[in-house]
Amino acid sequence: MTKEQFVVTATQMRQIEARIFTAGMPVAALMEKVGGLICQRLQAIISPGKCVGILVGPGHNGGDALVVARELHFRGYQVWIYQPFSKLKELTSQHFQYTQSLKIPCYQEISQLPSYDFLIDGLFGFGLEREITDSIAAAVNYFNNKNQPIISIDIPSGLHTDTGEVLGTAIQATYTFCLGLWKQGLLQEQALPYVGKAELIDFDIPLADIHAVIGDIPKIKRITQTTALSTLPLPRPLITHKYKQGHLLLICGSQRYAGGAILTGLGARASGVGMLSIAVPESLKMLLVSQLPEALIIGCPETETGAIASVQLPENIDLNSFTAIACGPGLTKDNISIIPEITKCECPLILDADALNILAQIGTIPTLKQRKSATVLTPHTGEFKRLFPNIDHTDRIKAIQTAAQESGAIVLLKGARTAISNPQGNVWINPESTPALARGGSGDVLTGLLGGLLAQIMNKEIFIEDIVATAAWWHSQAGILAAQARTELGVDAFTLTQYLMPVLKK
Ligand SMILES: NC(=O)C1=CN([C@@H]2O[C@H](COP(=O)(O)OP(=O)(O)OC[C@H]3O[C@@H](n4cnc5c(N)ncnc54)[C@H](O)[C@@H]3O)[C@@H](O)[C@H]2O)[C@@H](O)CC1
Ligand SMILES: [K+]
Repeated sequence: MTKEQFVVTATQMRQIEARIFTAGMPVAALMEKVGGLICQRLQAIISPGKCVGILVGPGHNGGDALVVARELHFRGYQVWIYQPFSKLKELTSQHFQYTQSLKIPCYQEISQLPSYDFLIDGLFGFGLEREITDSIAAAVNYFNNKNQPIISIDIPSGLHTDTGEVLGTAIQATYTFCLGLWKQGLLQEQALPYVGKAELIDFDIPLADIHAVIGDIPKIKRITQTTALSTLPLPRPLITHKYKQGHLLLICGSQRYAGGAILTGLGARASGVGMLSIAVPESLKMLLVSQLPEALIIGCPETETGAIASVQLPENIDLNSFTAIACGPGLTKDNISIIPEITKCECPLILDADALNILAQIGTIPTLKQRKSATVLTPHTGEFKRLFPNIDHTDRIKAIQTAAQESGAIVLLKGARTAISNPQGNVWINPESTPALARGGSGDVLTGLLGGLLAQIMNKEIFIEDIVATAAWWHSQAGILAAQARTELGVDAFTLTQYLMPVLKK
């Protein structure tokens, strides 16, 4: 595993740090090393001679900032310090004393502060334990309103290290240099407006210490390109045939929402699945054939309103003939009997969109308890609340862990930081996405893509949640690529399907 995959809480980071110090690494030496690494990165961003304000807190986050202040001073930057605290931790206090002997200007009041080009935020790191209040809160708000770039050390001051919640107020960083290991709070959706562009500053924490604290198989992992690519069905075996490359059944679409079926089909097409069957209302059959000529389109009997009345498969196949089934996009809630019918299948099943709304209506947990094989639920926040009305979703990671544990399903909660949990509470977080994907139909593409990947992992020793994570990564990377080429306004769901393949070719 690479360091980029690990995610830690404040308590875990403290335990890891304690092991390193007990093993003999001096605290001051580690702070010096970290400060040096931060400076290297800063020098790549800030040109020499610029004026840099340094915000110094009472703990070791402030200590890091003071090492940075000293180094930038010697490298020819114009540095000043804002340090409003009466009591500092010992090591921080020593560094502060030295910066004062160097005559680096220091201020306690924001009204006295000179202008600046960049700000380094070393007020609080993972030691923040209560709300920021009074004059410190006023200072944080003052700096945010200045609209000058801010670089936060470890985590933007004011964010809860685990939940990403704002405690009172928080620095809105332009960059966050996370130290050593990714803090969970930085990957929570609510932290997003504060984090800016985040990167990891690796300061060589021994793997043995990481595993000793978070276990051999960490509970919470960050999806990276490497983890995602490693589960793709590539390369294909030299000798194979279409049924060996998975057979996916999509159940989707209605007269009202015909496009959802097409987009789901196009998402599945991009997955490379060997065989694709799509069950739609009879009246949509020719439309689907024209859009997806390679797929087997199954026309189903319709309700009066143009929804699927029942899934009528061709002779000699049944629901268990498929290696995966995905159901929901464009379905409508007109026929709720379809969900109890489909949940009987013994292959992995993805439920999305209206399939989730029906599931919530007929009872999420009792329905899923009867499932004999894996179920993947892919709700956005609104659908999640309907499915699991009793689960508090302030901490999205905790929320999906609880939902997955209670339902026995793998839960993918969509959002700016899509996260996936299996029933044992093992979580994947997708750390990169784009608001360009906030458009109708983009979820349908994900369902098809995920279905196609899931259908292909049969007989392979890959966990289903790992393939779900790969689909989430692939989908968001396609969004990012499309937005780069066409702006954030140019990523309609059809266009998105056209950018899936280029992600892999890149
Ligand atoms: N974990 C590691 O291995 C390393 C950690 N380092 C730095 O150390 C930081 C953690 O240091 P600390 O544990 O000293 O914690 P912090 O520097 O985050 O802050 C803790 C201090 O702030 C005070 N405080 C907390 N909440 C407050 C509030 N709302 N208002 C006013 N005061 C408040 C506390 O009483 C304490 O004095 C990391 O974020 C990182 O920057 C680095 O120096 C080197 C390596
Ligand atoms: K900070």
